Amino acid sequence: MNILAPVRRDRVLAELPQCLKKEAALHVRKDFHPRVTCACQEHRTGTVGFKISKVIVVGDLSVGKTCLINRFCKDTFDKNYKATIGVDFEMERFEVLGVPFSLQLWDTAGQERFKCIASTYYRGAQAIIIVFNLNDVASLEHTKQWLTDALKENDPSNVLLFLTPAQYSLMEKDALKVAQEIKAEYWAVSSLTGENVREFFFRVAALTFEANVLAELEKSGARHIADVVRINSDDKNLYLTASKKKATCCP
Ligand SMILES: Nc1nc2c(ncn2[C@@H]2O[C@H](COP(=O)(O)OP(=O)(O)OP(=O)(O)O)[C@@H](O)[C@H]2O)c(=O)[nH]1
Repeated sequence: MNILAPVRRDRVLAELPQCLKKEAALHVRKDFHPRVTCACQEHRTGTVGFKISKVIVVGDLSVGKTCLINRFCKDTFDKNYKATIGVDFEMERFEVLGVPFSLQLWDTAGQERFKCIASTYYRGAQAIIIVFNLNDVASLEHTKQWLTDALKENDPSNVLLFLTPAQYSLMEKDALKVAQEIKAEYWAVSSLTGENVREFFFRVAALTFEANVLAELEKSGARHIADVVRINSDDKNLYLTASKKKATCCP
């Protein structure tokens, strides 16, 4: 039985969404990694289509985490502040290059007294979105601490980082510098007007998808090579043939 909702038409990605600022981007390629495109065309994405990738949204209290998620998932905006108690989450289903892909967006509490509960949900994140308020310097300064806490529960080499001010102001230059320092992709968004929100989450989905497919290819490549070596460890030709085949179909 398929319990997942069908992918909405406006959640279909046929191309790689571009970064907002080239100077603070996870990568600036125009298209998906060629191996990813090729794997999708040849239906070799393994378990990626069945996986749910976890994205955590962290940051000081009242910086706009809940509003950001609600703007994207429900297209709503509430000007009244209601603190998140512990955590909450929304599921979003995408189709990327013809492959279904799901993101679980975890909204965590920024209030100190709920931090302890919220941090127990950090583990297993594939992307971390750090939100701050561009009108509040302290919330930008605290982004590094939020990152340190989130990375305690995750493998730093395996997560994608996004730094997102929820409201515009003149502090953008400082924010860009912080994004570069922590190697995060920078996205200025407005949950109030909806500006850049859709583009931002599409980018998160696309880059998380890309990382998943590349990891899957690595895994199946390693497994394939291990099998070949195990079956006939003396036959170097066989090993080379397998590698060459991989190289010709996927650059
Ligand atoms: N003008 C403007 N206000 C915003 C924006 N995003 C959020 N806000 C306001 O900021 C306040 C806090 O927003 P929330 O999304 O609840 O903040 P949060 O980070 O989830 O807060 P915690 O749950 O305490 O961690 C609310 O009053 C929102 O209306 C925005 O893009 N523009």
